[in-house]
Amino acid sequence: MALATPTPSSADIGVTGMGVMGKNLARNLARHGHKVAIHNRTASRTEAVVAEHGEEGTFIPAGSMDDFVASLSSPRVAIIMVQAGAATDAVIEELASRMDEGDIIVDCGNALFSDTRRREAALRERGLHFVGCGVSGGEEGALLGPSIMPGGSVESYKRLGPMLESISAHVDGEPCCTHVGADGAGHFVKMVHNGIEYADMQVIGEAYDLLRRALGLTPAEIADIFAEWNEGDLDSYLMEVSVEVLRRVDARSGKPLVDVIVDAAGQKGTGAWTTQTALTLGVPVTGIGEATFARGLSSSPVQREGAREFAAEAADWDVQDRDAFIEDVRQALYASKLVAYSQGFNLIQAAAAEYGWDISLGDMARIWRAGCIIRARFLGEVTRAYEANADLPLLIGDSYFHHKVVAALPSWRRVVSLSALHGVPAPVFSSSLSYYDGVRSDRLPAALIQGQRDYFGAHTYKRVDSEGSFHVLWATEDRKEVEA
Ligand SMILES: NC(=O)C1=CN([C@@H]2O[C@H](COP(=O)(O)OP(=O)(O)OC[C@H]3O[C@@H](n4cnc5c(N)ncnc54)[C@H](OP(=O)(O)O)[C@@H]3O)[C@@H](O)[C@H]2O)C=CC1
Ligand SMILES: O=C(CO)[C@H](O)[C@H](O)COP(=O)(O)O
Repeated sequence: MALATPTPSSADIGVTGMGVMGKNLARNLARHGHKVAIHNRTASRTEAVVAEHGEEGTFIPAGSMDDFVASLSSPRVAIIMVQAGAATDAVIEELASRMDEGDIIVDCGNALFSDTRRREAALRERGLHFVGCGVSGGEEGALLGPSIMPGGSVESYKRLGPMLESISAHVDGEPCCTHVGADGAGHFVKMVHNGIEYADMQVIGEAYDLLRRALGLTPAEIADIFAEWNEGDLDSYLMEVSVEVLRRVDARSGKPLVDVIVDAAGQKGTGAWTTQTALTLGVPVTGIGEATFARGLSSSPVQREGAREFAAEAADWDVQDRDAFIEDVRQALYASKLVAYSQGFNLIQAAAAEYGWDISLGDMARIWRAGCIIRARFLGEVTRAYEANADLPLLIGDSYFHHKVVAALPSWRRVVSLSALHGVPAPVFSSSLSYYDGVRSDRLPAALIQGQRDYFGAHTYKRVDSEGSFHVLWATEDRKEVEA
């Protein structure tokens, strides 16, 4: 079927990129009464959307970019849902060259925020609005209500925001969508969301591994335990997903599915971006970093093969009180998860200061309560914490969460010690505990590091009892301290 030329200026909004996410975002918009122009590089995909879902609302299919742009009413709003990088740049140019001043291009893919900043500045010069917009919820969320994190100008949000809010998930009537901040703020927050997603998935994985290795439980038994945890503080979509995966039996082998899946975790890059950005901004996101490295380790077959003979070093487990151990693991999971969120919010705070974004952390927690992959019951309390104190220096310092962490500490320490003693890797459990111990320490060995830096590089140090910077003349005989 060849696509007919659509009526000019007939669509409220357009979506180009009819892949997994774009198709469902377009359907969601149509289901909410918006007239949606749709376009895809390969026209057969556009035709399929109309053929399979045409009755869901008003779709205005376009076979060419010329027709797509012409079908949008002014000021035009066009959503791009294609792969990050060169594909996004190419589609932006195709749109921009056909648009007029005041039109809005919205990139809903997982773009790197610095690319978004670059694109926004370039398009602003051309009189166009460019909105980097995070979307989370996967295929189902895109259709039924995702969490949406748009950046860009306040002016663009006035036109775009009501449409996005209408299709987002809602909690108690509130949309899981808000204007995050200028230029790349939306994509930055989505990147951190994904980083937290990595940490959240890894801590659930560490809990599973410990329960399996220490207690010899089957995946189905662990699924039952996780299902119970999912009734309380740990209630989350990722816990729900884990229960489903662990319960699944492989039809071909009759084994638990988790035992036939190759244990090499994939990644498309958002965890690495979060970690790299955090390193640049000097923010310790140890949970996200360790979760990203853990995926890397799992996907290093040569190194893993080379270390296979080390396996004999692992000690046997002899857990006396099964229920107490399970509760310890639950507490370690909860506390480590809190640390990862706390660190992620710190990264957003640091970026907001660096790039001049006015980001409300309470709003970010609020729009993550539903629709997105990291949706979780405890985000209600996180929202409350940041609404009570917008400048909270760390989430685990909020009195509600601090009490939770303090209550978890004995369990957390036991789990980290036992995992080390028995040779079970728990990188996020243990690094999160180290972060907690580091951040609460009166004195850190950083003082010695400053001394070392001053010794070999004359990098100077500050004193606890005087203003200014100091240096010891280490190479001289009397090693006098001088003010630098
Ligand atoms: N899948 C998910 O759960 C989520 C994905 N995202 C992000 O959404 C974006 C899209 O992902 P997804 O829908 O899964 O991807 P798909 O692989 O399903 O679809 C990719 C789309 O991009 C189009 N495309 C690729 N290269 C080009 C190009 N050079 N020019 C024009 N069009 C191009 C494809 O067109 P064609 O049919 O012609 O090949 C297709 O429509 C990505 O940035 C992804 O990171 C965000 C949140 C969740
Ligand atoms: O954005 C998402 C959810 O919020 C995607 O699911 C994300 O691409 C998954 O990342 P990865 O493939 O690196 O695990």
